[in-house]
Amino acid sequence: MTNAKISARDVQVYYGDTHAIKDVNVDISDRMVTAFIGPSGCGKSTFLRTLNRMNDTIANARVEGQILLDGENIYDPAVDPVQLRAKVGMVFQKPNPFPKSIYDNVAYGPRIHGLAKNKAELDEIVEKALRRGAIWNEVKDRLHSPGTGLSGGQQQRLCIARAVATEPEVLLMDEPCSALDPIATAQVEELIDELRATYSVVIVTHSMQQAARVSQKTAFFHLGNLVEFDDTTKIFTNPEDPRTESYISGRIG
Ligand SMILES: Nc1ncnc2c1ncn2[C@@H]1O[C@H](COP(=O)(O)OP(=O)(O)OP(=O)(O)O)[C@@H](O)[C@H]1O
Repeated sequence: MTNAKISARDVQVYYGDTHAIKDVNVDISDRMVTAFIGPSGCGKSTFLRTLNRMNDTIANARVEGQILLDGENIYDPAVDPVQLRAKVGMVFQKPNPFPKSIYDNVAYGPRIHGLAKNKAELDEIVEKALRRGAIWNEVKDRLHSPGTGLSGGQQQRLCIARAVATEPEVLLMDEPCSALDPIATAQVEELIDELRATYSVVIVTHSMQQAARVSQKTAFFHLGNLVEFDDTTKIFTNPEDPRTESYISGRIG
């Protein structure tokens, strides 16, 4: 497939003796939202974490195969995982702002990666990221208040702003709305739709409605296998595999 931002080639993940991801091959497009769906424990989060080497931080996890980002294998020993994660950012299930000010949460990545020459440039980066996170108007008058003092939905948008502040190319989101109420969920979903103009976005979700609303491509996982990957409309209206059909019609999962 052309236009792949990320290509997974023969990817396996093991936790000790548990074979959690089995021989996954997939091409993830640029400037599109790709949803990972499937029953609990099927390996969605595990596979998502292979895309920016977050499994490196899990003691007994072992990844085999290749993940190519613009054609370069991110598991090459020459790749620095910290630099990689600036390019492939991540937003987690539970909003996790640092115990710092709103400003310092967003400035953290740009500071460690030396993206600003001076305070004025850093201010500009922080404002741009907060605008992209669709939270600027709510926080512009209290940038030096703690990030942890925001509401759950605001904290999650702050975390998205923090993730985009390093100008990533890919944004990974692991159930980003599961701790949010319906209004905050709608705001984050709207934001995801805007972000795809700039980034390749990959979202793990338990909600099929959410996958249908926000994604253009959907991957259905089952027992560690990538069963089916196709246009979201096709997956939800006319899937090829009976396991996908069972899941979307609520018979498994
Ligand atoms: N740190 C770990 N150590 C050992 N096994 C793990 C670890 N993390 C996940 N697993 C196992 O790997 C498999 C896939 O888990 P994973 O969390 O990726 O699934 P998931 O589809 O994201 O599930 P959920 O929807 O419930 O979050 C499961 O069998 C799980 O028990």
